[in-house]
Amino acid sequence: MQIIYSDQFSQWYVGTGECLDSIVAKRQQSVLSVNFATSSCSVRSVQARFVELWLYVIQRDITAEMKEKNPWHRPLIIFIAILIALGIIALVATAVVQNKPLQPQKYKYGIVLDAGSSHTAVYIYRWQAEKENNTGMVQQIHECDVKGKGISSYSSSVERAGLSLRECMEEAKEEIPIWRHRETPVYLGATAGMRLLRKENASVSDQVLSSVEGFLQTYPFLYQGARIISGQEEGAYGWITVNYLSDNFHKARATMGALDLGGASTQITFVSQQQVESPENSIYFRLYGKDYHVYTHSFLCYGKDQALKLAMAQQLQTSDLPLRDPCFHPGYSQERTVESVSSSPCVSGSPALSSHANFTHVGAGNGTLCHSAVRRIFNFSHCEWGRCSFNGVFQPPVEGQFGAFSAFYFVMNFLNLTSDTLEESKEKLGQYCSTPWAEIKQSYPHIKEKYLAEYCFSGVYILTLLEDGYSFTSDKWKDIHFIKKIGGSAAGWTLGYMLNLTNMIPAEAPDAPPLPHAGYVTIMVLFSLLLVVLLLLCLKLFCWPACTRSKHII
Ligand SMILES: Nc1nc2c(ncn2[C@@H]2O[C@H](COP(=O)(O)OP(=O)(O)OP(=O)(O)O)[C@@H](O)[C@H]2O)c(=O)[nH]1
Ligand SMILES: [Ca+2]
Repeated sequence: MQIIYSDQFSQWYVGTGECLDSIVAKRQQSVLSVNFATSSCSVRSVQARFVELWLYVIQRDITAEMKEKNPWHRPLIIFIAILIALGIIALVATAVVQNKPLQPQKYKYGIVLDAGSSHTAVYIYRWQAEKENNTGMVQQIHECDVKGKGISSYSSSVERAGLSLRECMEEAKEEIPIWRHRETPVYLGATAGMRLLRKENASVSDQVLSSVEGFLQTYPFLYQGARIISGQEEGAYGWITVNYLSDNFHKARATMGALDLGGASTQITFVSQQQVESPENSIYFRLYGKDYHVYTHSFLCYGKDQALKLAMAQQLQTSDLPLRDPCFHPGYSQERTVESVSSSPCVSGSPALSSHANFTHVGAGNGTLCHSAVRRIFNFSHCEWGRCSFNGVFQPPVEGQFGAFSAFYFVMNFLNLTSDTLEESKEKLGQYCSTPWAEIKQSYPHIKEKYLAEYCFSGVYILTLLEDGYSFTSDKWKDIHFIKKIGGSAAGWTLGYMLNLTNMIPAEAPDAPPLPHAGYVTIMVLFSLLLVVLLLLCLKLFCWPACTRSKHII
């Protein structure tokens, strides 16, 4: 077939084939009209010729037209193609740098046993293997409360101390993938109960620790030691935990003080702008490139169980029997041995206490008198420093926000006082203490009687400790936040302890990703949109005007 183009008439003449005498294709703008002069062709062969002709004409036409109308057409397409290539390179490079190293998520695990005076708890933590130096990454994934009392209660059958941990350690084996067992560190930290036992009998406390050590070593984890941590460590690690979980270190914002109330000791820890006069209350940290001068003190014997013994011993020495205790509900009555109170190393043996073997403990339910009785276990009379909390212990004025956890939370939450003012709390607590014991038992049939009987005392003790002891005045009361967990992880010293021992809180700020996550996502989305637009533009340039023409012809 032969096609001849005549500029003059803007026409193509197509030579004849076997059956076509002539075809004249005429172009007017984008419409192609074709005249066939046939002699003896089938309709099919005419159509076939038409399609051939159409393709040829259109292609020639487009090229000619584009060249004529837009001499920049080819360079423009090349330029856009280069832009797309560069865009793809930029996207890949950003993703590589931001997510370096690109690896599937791998978790590591750590186990900490909190061997408290009243009970032991096993905490399992998990973090992303590649991000151990970024704050806010370690999370608690499991907590197991060991049945029975704390390990210090096994002083007369030390071998049972280790065995008591079995159920929770078996749970840990289930929770942590087997292939991580050998590299999962396990730490046991014992607190005030063991400090008291060590005071009473150092050799027995060593035997208890050996018992738990031997037992923990039978597990496939990476055993890292069982020891009694100091009160200063307990305060410091609790402070690290709450600030780590609140992301205060990473964001370099004001830190939060930590208030921990256990069964046998209580800790107060906060950053003070004032000089910490007593060296034993001063800790210095450099975390993520920032210096922290922290005040901390742990009051041994001022956990809520030991404080109750102190208060009862105090009353036993000064009152007649039966002991009418204003911190217990009216109608409450319990036979007790004097030994149950006097055997504690916190209660210094007094002849008045040993003169009776048993006594009846009767509730008198009076908030005001209870407050007076509780105040008597604090010594406010001597202070050799600029200012003291109680018992001659230096304390600067409380500053900033505080997280109050453990028994501070259990008690205030039960009494529904977590969001009340100090005055409202006193008022409500007074009413609660004077509620008859029978009524209390009826209202809370599912709560352990031992806990239930002690909430009045515990509530008054907490208010007295915070207001009279630490000097949280009415206006500072709102700065105390009663908390149990932060983002799913328990507030307590265990997380801070593990972070410290695994070097997961560096002194200097780790290299941050080049872009914050939000910036990274925005850039990736914008680049992708730009690429799509360029791609569409390119397609349009390649296709047009062919696409437009085909519409008319078809
Ligand atoms: N009401 C209530 N009290 C609790 C609960 N758990 C623990 N307690 C009591 O609260 C007090 C403090 O508990 P913990 O913080 O576990 O104390 P601990 O760690 O054993 O003691 P330390 O070694 O002094 O820190 C103890 O008197 C416990 O008996 C709870 O769920 N509800
Ligand atoms: Ca504790």
